[in-house]
Amino acid sequence: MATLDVTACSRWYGNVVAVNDVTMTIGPGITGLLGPNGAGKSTLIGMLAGFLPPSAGAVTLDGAAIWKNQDVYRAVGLVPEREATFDYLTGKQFVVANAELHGLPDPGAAAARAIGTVAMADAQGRKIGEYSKGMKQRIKMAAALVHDPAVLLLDEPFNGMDPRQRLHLIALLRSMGAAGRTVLFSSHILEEVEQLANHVEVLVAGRHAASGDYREIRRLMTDRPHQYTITSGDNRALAAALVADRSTAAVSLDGDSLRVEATEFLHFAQLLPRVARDAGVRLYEVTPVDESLESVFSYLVQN
Ligand SMILES: Nc1ncnc2c1ncn2[C@@H]1O[C@H](COP(=O)(O)OP(=O)(O)OP(=O)(O)O)[C@@H](O)[C@H]1O
Repeated sequence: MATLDVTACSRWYGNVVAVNDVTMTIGPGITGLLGPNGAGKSTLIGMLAGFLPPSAGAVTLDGAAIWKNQDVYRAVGLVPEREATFDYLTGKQFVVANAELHGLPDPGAAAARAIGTVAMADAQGRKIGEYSKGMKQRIKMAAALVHDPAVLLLDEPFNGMDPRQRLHLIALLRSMGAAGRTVLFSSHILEEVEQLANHVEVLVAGRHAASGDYREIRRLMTDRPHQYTITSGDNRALAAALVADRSTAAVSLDGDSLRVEATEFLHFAQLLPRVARDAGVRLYEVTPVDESLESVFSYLVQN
């Protein structure tokens, strides 16, 4: 069982603190590393892959420090975010080269197995420069899998993929997680993480903002105060009826609409139609305000 431990870990680049005192444990199965751009996801993955040393704290695999530890490198595969691959090589040459770098006894057989896993056998003889974005992603994945690592790290693997490629990658990662591998993938898109990860770690501005299964993270996000703009047949009557409830934190009349801040998302979602019906007020439009992922993240960090 491969378990990654990040303990009081920080990483800075000059004055920029990219990862700030983060502690988390990533075990077998699929973990999503969620955070907006610049949150420090790539930096954390770089440390987990042994490409970067932590500036402070520790990053270990099954208790062994990762930095400059060849035994650990043999157990870790990385699919980096950057596009750049060796465009002049064929897919097969690229994966075989990776197998050779790992010193595998039969690089050809290992490459064939990894290429088969990502369903690239038909295209393996073509140059990588001619591949689509999704194919490049798959051949990078084959290179990361060629030494059959217990840990697979993927930095924004869904970027630029079309829906079909996305489904293929989801199925592939699911099978790796089910086989007991420790799979960590980063994303700034909530829905990607929701579809795939059993466990979610949230990074915001270098800090560890939340951790848990997807439902817990979702609850944290939905329990925050929500603002709505409502238009109805009688905004004043609706405001008077809403303000009496504990979940209504603030109500204000704003031109032809009503602004409401509610503290409990689910309670308010049930309350609003009931209150409107009882008061004989017809609801025309209910629009959530400021539902952007950035605002959700900043709420998580403040708390
Ligand atoms: N080599 C570097 N030198 C200086 N600053 C860096 C370097 N790499 C990253 N940073 C900074 O560290 C912070 C975290 O960057 P990082 O790439 O780890 O975040 P990220 O969550 O992966 O974001 P993105 O999804 O945009 O890649 C950012 O402020 C970034 O500008």
